[in-house]
Amino acid sequence: MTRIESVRLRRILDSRGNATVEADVLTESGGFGRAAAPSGASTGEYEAIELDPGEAIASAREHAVPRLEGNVYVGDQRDVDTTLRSADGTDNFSEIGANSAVAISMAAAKAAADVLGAPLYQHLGGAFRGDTFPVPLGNVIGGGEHAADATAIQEFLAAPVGAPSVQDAVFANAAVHQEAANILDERDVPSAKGDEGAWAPSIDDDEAFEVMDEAVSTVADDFGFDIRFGLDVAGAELYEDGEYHYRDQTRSTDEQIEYVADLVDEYDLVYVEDPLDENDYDGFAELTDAVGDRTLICGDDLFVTNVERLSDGIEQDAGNSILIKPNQIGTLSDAFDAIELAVENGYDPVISHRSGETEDTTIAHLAVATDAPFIKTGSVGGERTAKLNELIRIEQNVSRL
Ligand SMILES: O=C(O)[C@@H](CO)OP(=O)(O)O
Ligand SMILES: [Mg+2]
Repeated sequence: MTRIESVRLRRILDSRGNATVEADVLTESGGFGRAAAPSGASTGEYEAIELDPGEAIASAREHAVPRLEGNVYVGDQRDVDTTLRSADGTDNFSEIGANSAVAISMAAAKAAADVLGAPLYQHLGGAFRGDTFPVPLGNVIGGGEHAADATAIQEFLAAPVGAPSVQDAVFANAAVHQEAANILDERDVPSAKGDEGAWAPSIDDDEAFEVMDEAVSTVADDFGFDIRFGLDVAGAELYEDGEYHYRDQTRSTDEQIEYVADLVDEYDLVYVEDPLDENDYDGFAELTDAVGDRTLICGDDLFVTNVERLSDGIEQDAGNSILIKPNQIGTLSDAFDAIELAVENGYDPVISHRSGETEDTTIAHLAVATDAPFIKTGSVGGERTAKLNELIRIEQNVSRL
């Protein structure tokens, strides 16, 4: 094994035009890994702390980098991540920033893969991974915190569950995205794009359901395999003073549960993320009991990739799926722990991008390494296609990472 020789940190641009942290890790044997932190807009209350990138870099240089350089073996991911945690000294990375931590953690993993001469997914998941692929959930129409004056529900996601290959699935999602534009055009609804490249038309959620339903079935007919759809309601963003606020109406918690359960059946939804507020374990449990046998009820802001919050959820049968965002918790080791706990307890892990992204492709490798059934990483746009195209390369065994 080879030790980390140097860690370099810098500010780079993310897809929203904000600064984010990029890390380079070099090993004593000449291995190299580079990774960048993504950034959320609809962030959960319990996420690890993202600092201003300049501050995060300065603090990581002072506290973490000296402990890593010359000391830690790059292939020992647990040691890399434990060192980051002890350098930080808090339980939420508020000292060095989860943005510095996750960039270093992922860059170290890539440097270790480089030393091995193996693709990242193989270093992370072992020699027997790489034959099964996640179904990509592609954001087609959206609003919420990701676009002004658009749908209340944050994301309407195409799910090509019947695709014979990841390549077919990726192209199907892009086709649904295009078909949705055609349908909006026929309806004379102008539309720009939101933060993740989804259409952000000024329509209500009912109309978005109609557009999605039509787009998905048209493309399913064209492609000849089953395509369904799902949602990220981002319930915490709608919830205020005990009610869920939509464009022209509000819903109580009971009404929200009934509303979502009805949508699952009406549209045969394959996936519903954050249907309720991030503190409402009871509501999640009630909805999971009602429809969890036929759809995924996924906790994003509810679980924040955190094993303790997931354990609470498991105890209460809240949800049957967890969204995995490495920057929500700060290290790859923590994300792996959350995935393992989820799988042991029958929860499906869904690996996810953030609304603010870079061209970093780590999550594509993480999904293959952990045999995750789904990955959520958009459907079009350079920072989204970076991950989707990497999945296609991994499928063809030509990933260079
Ligand atoms: O809510 C989400 O799931 C994400 C990604 O789609 O959005 P953000 O990164 O803004 O939290
Ligand atoms: Mg979400």
